[in-house]
Amino acid sequence: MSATEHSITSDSDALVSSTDPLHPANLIPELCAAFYKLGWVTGTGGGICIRTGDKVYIAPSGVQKERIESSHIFVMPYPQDEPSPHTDRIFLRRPTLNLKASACTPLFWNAFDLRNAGSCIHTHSQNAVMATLLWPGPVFRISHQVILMIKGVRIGGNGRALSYLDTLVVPIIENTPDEEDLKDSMEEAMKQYPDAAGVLVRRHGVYVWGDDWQKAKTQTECLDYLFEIGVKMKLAGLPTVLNE
Ligand SMILES: CSC[C@H](O)[C@@H](O)C(=O)COP(=O)(O)O
Ligand SMILES: [Zn+2]
Repeated sequence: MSATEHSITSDSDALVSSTDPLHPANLIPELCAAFYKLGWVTGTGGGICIRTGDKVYIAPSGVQKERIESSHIFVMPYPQDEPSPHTDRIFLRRPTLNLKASACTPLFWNAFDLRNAGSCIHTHSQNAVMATLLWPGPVFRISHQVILMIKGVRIGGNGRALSYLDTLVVPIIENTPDEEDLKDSMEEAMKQYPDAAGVLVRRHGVYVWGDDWQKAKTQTECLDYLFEIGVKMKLAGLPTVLNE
């Protein structure tokens, strides 16, 4: 019996058992494997969380993210009309293997609560980390970039697309030894920068959200491109914001 067969044992396991490749329990393993190849989730770091209405699908903590199986996925409720319960750690479904839900869960919840996001991605991309080192202040800024890349980023993560003439601003918060301690500063940054589509974490990585997993993914790709080119421009001594 395979690990997958072994760990799908009760009714709640139906929540993560589907032949639909677009089911969140199938998407999370597939997307994590793709993100691993980009260097976004190596060494067990990073991840993606997907919300479909009243259910949140979460990857396990501290595991090789490129080897996750659908049977390893946690499911938590997301009541639409009550304060959200992530701190209570209520699970609709837990894996039978001895796993903990991602330490990023409270941060993913910020994206759901404050932006009504359908998905949030966390990467340890070196482009994001380098951006936080070369922009020592509270924000990363860049303007006049490849139109598709800057247009791929939406105001607030789900508003209108940015234009070539807009300056993209991504707040940077300071890292903490424990992931959960980032929740409040991420929330503060999201309130202070309502137009931001993501939040950088100094010397750590980035959180990016979107209305659904597709938008969260493409926005993470666009932002990563902009971090990379911004870092290269900065290292080449070129200005990253024009007309100031
Ligand atoms: C204090 S845990 C730090 C982790 O590396 C976290 O930042 C991370 O990226 C992944 O956390 P995980 O709990 O494995 O989903
Ligand atoms: Zn991390």
